[in-house]
Amino acid sequence: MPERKCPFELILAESEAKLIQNLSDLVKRCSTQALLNKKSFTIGLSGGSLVQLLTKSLVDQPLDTSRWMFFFCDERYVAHDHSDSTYWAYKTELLSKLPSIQESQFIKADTTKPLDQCALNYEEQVKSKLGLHGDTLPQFDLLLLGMGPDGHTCSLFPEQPESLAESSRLVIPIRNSPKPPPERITFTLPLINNARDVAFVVTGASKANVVKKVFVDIDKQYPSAWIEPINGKLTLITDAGAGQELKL
Ligand SMILES: O=C(O)[C@H](O)[C@@H](O)[C@H](O)[C@H](O)COP(=O)(O)O
Repeated sequence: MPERKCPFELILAESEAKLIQNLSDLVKRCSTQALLNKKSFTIGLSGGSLVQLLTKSLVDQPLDTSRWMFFFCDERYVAHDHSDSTYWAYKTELLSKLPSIQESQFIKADTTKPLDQCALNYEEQVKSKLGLHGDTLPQFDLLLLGMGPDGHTCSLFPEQPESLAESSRLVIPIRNSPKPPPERITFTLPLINNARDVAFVVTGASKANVVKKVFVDIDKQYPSAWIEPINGKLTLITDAGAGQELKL
């Protein structure tokens, strides 16, 4: 059985309500911890089903989000008001339901720039807003990741192993993405694995087998199996469907 070097917590929620409560508790823990000795809480968001789940986990919570800074672990290379934009998804879902959060708290990718410059510019935004901690890498307080049925996370896909091999750039452009739209930018492993907390939120029975392969077998053919914070904690929050092979 392959060994995972970082602390790992599995949360198998038997209902959506419990999954949302667990996600809320995790975000609260991370933000409280971060704001004890920093002026801001830096969180990276993924797209897809996480948009609604995170919104539900934050709505009606007595949380002071005024010092939270929201980044995107990956973003589609489309206009900010395009239905494919992850920023647009959070703007229409999260911001509409949590008006206390200001649009300026979302650190957007500048998709008006050419794709390569857009990735470079986003990396500069991450570096300038997070600063460099001790070593040369910026450190996020929390990254929330999804996982596709092919084991991709962010926009790191099995068909594009070169993106996993990236060892110096923190944000890279992606072309010909197997998941539409084809052009994106994405965090790379050095940045992701430097976070204090990384949490996957994975739901749905269709992902049960890849969840086992990634989180039990740590099968490195799947990009998600490469997520292992070097000085942080890894958490998997999953529902009964996606977690059904974990009980074996
Ligand atoms: O913008 C994206 O496409 C995401 O960042 C992507 O990595 C997503 O997290 C997974 O594809 C899982 O998506 P679901 O949770 O919707 O299955």
